[in-house]
Amino acid sequence: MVFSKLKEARNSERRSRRLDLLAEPPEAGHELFVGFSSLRDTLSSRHHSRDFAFAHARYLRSRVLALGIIFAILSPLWIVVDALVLPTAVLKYTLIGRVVLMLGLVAVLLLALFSQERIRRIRFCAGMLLALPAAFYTLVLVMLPPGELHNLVGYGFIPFLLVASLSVFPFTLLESLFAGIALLALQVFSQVVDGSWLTGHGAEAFWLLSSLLAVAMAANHFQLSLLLRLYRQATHDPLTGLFNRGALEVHLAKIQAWQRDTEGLDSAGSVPCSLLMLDLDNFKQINDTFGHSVGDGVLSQFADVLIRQTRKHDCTARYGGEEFVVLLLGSGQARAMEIAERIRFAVEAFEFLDRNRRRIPVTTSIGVTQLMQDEPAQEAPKRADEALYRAKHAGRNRVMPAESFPA
Ligand SMILES: Nc1nc2c(ncn2[C@@H]2O[C@H](COP(=O)(O)OP(=O)(O)OP(=O)(O)O)[C@@H](O)[C@H]2O)c(=O)[nH]1
Repeated sequence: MVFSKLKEARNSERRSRRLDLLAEPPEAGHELFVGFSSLRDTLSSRHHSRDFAFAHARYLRSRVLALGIIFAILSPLWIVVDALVLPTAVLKYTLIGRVVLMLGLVAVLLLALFSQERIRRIRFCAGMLLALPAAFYTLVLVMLPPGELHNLVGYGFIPFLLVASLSVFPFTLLESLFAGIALLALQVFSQVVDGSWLTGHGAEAFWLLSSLLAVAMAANHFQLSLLLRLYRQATHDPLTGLFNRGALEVHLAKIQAWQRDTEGLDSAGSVPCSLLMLDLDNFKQINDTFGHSVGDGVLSQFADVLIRQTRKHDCTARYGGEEFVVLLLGSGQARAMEIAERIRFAVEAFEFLDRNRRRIPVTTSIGVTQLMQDEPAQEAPKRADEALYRAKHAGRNRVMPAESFPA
């Protein structure tokens, strides 16, 4: 009797522990694994999307400007410290170096200021921000008479300061490693010059710098993976993995700006772009008949069909509810009508299945329009929506061109 009660109590404890586990969000308790699983994305920028590269550039640029301003203010202030500490013969060398450094920092700041979202240029600016103080340090080491090096109070910290600065930037691991190795080489050079290379003191400093580099790279990894995760949450629909409406509108405005910029560059004029607005037919009925979760499954399978039917550089987004948008870059209205018809047919032919492998009949209506580069970004979706409305009224499962698009 007592034993059976004990057994029952133990079973109920086990049951409640299992329920607790179920209630835990899937990623909790596996943070370390989640952190390492994103290593591929933080190692290099090879797998980053073009849109993320723009966001990354904006973020990196803000860091370059902030750190550049700090360096540009601190560097002339150090002249005062030099004047108090260094003998006149040494001061002459450091002053020349500082003037060159200041000019370089101002040039980098101006370049970053006018580079906006150009990731390569911003990367170059970030690299120069680290290279300039390193070059200044090298210059002083080379120019100074050997007997005067002990006067350079605090200068030996420059490689350490620069390695620590790596953690401020959302660099990829390879970028940080490359910069870190260059700074370790600078440390070796300074040790050779001051005679501490291959001494206990030199090894200690080298070890410390390497440890600092490892910590900076860990900071880079977590900073960049957080940035990637936030970017994804802000721009993608969690159910289908497609772009969300906000990201689509940004993309649309960018395409129009690009069309304006490229107009007249060659005899063909600007590259055309068309917009398809797609809506699942009688989707409420699917939800009512099969349940909301099956409806969710249909939406994500529909998104897969769209991805398969479009090219890599086309932009596919979930506009809201059961409405989707596809931007077809390089396609005018006539070509877009053909592609829309192909998509409509592919959806009709696709086997959407519920959990019991019963077939769910799914069709889509599509409104088609071509973008005009001088109109506000919301106009094309509005035109395509009107065409979609007419497609619904004409009986659904059909493609309709926008009426107001000028030929
Ligand atoms: N499962 C699921 N349903 C959604 C989601 N978003 C919107 N819906 C449903 O989509 C349905 C849209 O219904 P309606 O606007 O009446 O359109 P419809 O039934 O597709 O009819 P037509 O558009 O006229 O062909 C509603 O029942 C919404 O609840 C979602 O994320 N998941």
